[in-house]
Amino acid sequence: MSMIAAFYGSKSILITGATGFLGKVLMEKLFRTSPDLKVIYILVRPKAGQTLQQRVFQILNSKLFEKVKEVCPKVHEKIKPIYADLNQKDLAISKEDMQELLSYTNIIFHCAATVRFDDPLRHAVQLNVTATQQLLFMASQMPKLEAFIHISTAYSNCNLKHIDEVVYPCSVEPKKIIESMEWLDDAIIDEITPKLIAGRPNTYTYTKALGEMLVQQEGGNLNVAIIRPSIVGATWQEPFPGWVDNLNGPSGLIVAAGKGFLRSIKATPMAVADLVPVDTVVNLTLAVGWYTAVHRPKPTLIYHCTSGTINPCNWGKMGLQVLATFEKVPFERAFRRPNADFTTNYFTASCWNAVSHRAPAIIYDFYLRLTGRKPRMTKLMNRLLRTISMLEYFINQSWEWSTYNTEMLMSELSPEDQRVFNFDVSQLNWLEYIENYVMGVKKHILKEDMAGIPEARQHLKRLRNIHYLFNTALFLIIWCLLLARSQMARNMWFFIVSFCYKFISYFRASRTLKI
Ligand SMILES: CCCCCCCCCCCCCCCC(=O)SCCNC(=O)CCNC(=O)[C@H](O)C(C)(C)COP(=O)(O)OP(=O)(O)OC[C@H]1O[C@@H](n2cnc3c(N)ncnc32)[C@H](O)[C@@H]1OP(=O)(O)O
Ligand SMILES: NC(=O)C1=CN([C@@H]2O[C@H](COP(=O)(O)OP(=O)(O)OC[C@H]3O[C@@H](n4cnc5c(N)ncnc54)[C@H](OP(=O)(O)O)[C@@H]3O)[C@@H](O)[C@H]2O)C=CC1
Repeated sequence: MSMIAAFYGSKSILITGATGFLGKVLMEKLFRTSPDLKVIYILVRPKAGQTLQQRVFQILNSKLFEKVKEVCPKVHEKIKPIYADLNQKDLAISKEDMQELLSYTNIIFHCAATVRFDDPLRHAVQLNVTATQQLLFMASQMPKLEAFIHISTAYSNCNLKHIDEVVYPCSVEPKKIIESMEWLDDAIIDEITPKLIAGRPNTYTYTKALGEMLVQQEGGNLNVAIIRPSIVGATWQEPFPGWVDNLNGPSGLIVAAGKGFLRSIKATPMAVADLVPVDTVVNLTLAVGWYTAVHRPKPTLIYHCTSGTINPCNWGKMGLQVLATFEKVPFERAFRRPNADFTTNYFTASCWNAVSHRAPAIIYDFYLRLTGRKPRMTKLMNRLLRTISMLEYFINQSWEWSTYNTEMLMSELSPEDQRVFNFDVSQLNWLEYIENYVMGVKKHILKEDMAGIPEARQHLKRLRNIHYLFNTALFLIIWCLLLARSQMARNMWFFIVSFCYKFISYFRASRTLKI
């Protein structure tokens, strides 16, 4: 019997960010391995015209939860959505709900965050720092609380090259930053943001670092642990390989490359692609929750959930495998044939952007205008280029994360727990994982059916023919223009034609002699 599964069996668990990518997989695993748990409270806000109940209904009826419904048929009774908005004071939780949470919660998993790279500092601080502070305050009033698990990111200290499992201090105290957000106006905040984030590429990584500092400072009397995953990708094994449902990180670029929009990218092929499957992150999170509650380690332990030092894969290998999978399972209605090149040079990247991204978009929009339709490709391409420019920081350098605590935890688990809550990425076969990832993107994000593959192949063949035709026409036009304007081009042309003529005459003559 798994000790970890048994531990969660009788617990009341609070999850923030349960409607997000990681949160859903965390809930799924909890219900599947500990179906007799008491309740999972989830802090949810209404979104896109959906009520809380509709959002929960949608999650429980997704493919991800199919296995859970077999193991735990009463899952809908064990999930209790609580209205909350982490941007509001007291998280906008009603008095009755707050009372219930304070009285019964045993474990907190704090996953909610803004993961956007372009968020203004004020908003990122509100969600990643202030909301964490409020949640810690709530936690301090929970008599039955056994552990508070905070999900951060391995990139919170990406200004360093080697990162240990410690909290690194930021130059300004998080409490001071929270206070200053109350009275500084937006223009001043925008001005000081680059100085504050110093060395980091965006407000996301900076506010996650502030969040960690707060957890360490204010979680003193609680059993707290921090988990730092690197780039979280599709599921590796559980509940089935290749599940993914949002466009963050590599998933968006896989879509863009598979649909033929993304044709070149400034990336260092030898740089480490530090991906971790989402089910690995979830297994580690649950193991950490158990260890923190049962063993109550004195200092706040930080766990790196990364792959680079244990089982490295680089962006070059990943890119090739992604492209190889497109050959097997092409995406439908591609704009161009998938063929993404990596370049490390800024000048070459800019040239390729002009030739491979902007020019085809302009030509396509011209065609749309000619056929009386609304142009849209240039706008889409600009968005994609903006996204790529924000991700470039992460695909052009490598980091090294120490993993002593994660390894120590693995050694503390029973063989059964090591199997059920496996977070050992050394067993990961990258080629197989990436193939499943690409197929998962096709099935679960693009909602494309495998039955459409023959038609997708036909479409790619048509695109290839159009490509050859276009290139030939372009070559001929340029050549004709050159012939009309340059004596040297005419001389060259005369030389080539007479050379061919002589070669053919010689060939004919030698054949006649042989006969
Ligand atoms: C050969 C291939 C090799 C592949 C190899 C790739 C390696 C690539 C490694 C990255 C490495 C990151 C490593 C960080 C690790 C962490 O810890 S951070 C956690 C991950 N966080 C993220 O990835 C957030 C990134 N995204 C953002 O910050 C924002 O979406 C952006 C990029 C600023 C775009 O903002 P925006 O223009 O306001 O767009 P937004 O409203 O979000 O979405 C607009 C449209 O773009 C789409 N979109 C959103 N995000 C993306 C995306 N990432 N990509 C494409 N489309 C997107 C949306 O679906 C939406 O489409 P429509 O619904 O309009 O049709
Ligand atoms: N994805 C990745 O590559 C990585 C993620 N992480 C960390 O993992 C955690 C989970 O990330 P992930 O699941 O990918 O992120 P998602 O963006 O998929 O999920 C974010 C979650 O936070 C919730 N949330 C955001 N704002 C609010 C709000 N104002 N009130 C209530 N809830 C809110 C969202 O709710 P709603 O559905 O209503 O928007 C959603 O449930 C984060 O802490 C992130 O920093 C760390 C490393 C990498």
